[in-house]
Amino acid sequence: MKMAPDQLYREIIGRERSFAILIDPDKVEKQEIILLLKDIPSFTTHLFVGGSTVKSGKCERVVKELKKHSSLPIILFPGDYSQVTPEADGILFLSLVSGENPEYLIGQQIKSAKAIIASKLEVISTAYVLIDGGKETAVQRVSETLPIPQLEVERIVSICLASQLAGKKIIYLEAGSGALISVHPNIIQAVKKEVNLPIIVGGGLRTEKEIEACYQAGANLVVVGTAFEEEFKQKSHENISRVNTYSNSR
Ligand SMILES: CC(C)=CCC/C(C)=C/CC/C(C)=C/CC/C(C)=C/COP(=O)(O)OP(=O)(O)O
Ligand SMILES: O=P(O)(O)OC[C@@H](O)CO
Ligand SMILES: [Mg+2]
Repeated sequence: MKMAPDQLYREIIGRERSFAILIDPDKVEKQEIILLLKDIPSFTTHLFVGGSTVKSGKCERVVKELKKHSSLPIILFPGDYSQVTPEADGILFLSLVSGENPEYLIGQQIKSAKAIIASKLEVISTAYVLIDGGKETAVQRVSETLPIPQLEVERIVSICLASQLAGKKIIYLEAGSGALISVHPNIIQAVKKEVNLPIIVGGGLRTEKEIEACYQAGANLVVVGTAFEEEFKQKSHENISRVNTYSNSR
């Protein structure tokens, strides 16, 4: 069946709550993927794949393996142009609009354009807004931009409004992977009220209560990476030590 060119986007707008697990290709081995997929929450609607620093070729290997074993849509969340992988379903075509580093406003986009056009990836033009998460995160380090303080709600709203005027299709409010403080619901609420675009929220979310607060405030899609990664690693360790205890006792 032929897909509409904006099918993923329409589904995100149409569904009340979407939930993505972020898989950072740098932190997962190909052979772990089947187990990892078994562990994702039942309400997961999307797999995001990407990282701030990913070794060449790793993103493609991970996407191909995920595709073999899952029917969830895979959306690239790329830290740079080398992560463009045609086997995914869509791509968040990010512009880091909270900073003024031309490389992350337009440079990486130029480098990736031909490969994206040549692919069948659905492109979701995304205004990516980095908000202070209480510690220096990989995005801040790699992009050499400063996050916006959480108290500067009006500045965040203006950035999102400018992004809407510039034709962006979705807003990503990001506290940074592993953030100590996630994006405050007041910020999500203010953006929801004033900006006519769907909202993705991620960074430092750990509990169902925190995730619920994001939806209540107006998030359309919530992303969790680190909390899931840690839980998965912990379980894998427990399994390995169980196997070791068993084999030692024989
Ligand atoms: C349009 C294309 C091809 C690329 C966009 C390039 C831009 C604008 C990137 C924005 C800045 C950036 C480095 C974003 C990375 C976003 C991301 C995938 C974060 C995931 O988490 P990590 O930052 O890898 O977290 P860890 O530190 O936990 O590994
Ligand atoms: O890893 P966490 O903190 O869940 O953050 C997810 C995502 O928003 C990071 O870019
Ligand atoms: Mg990473």
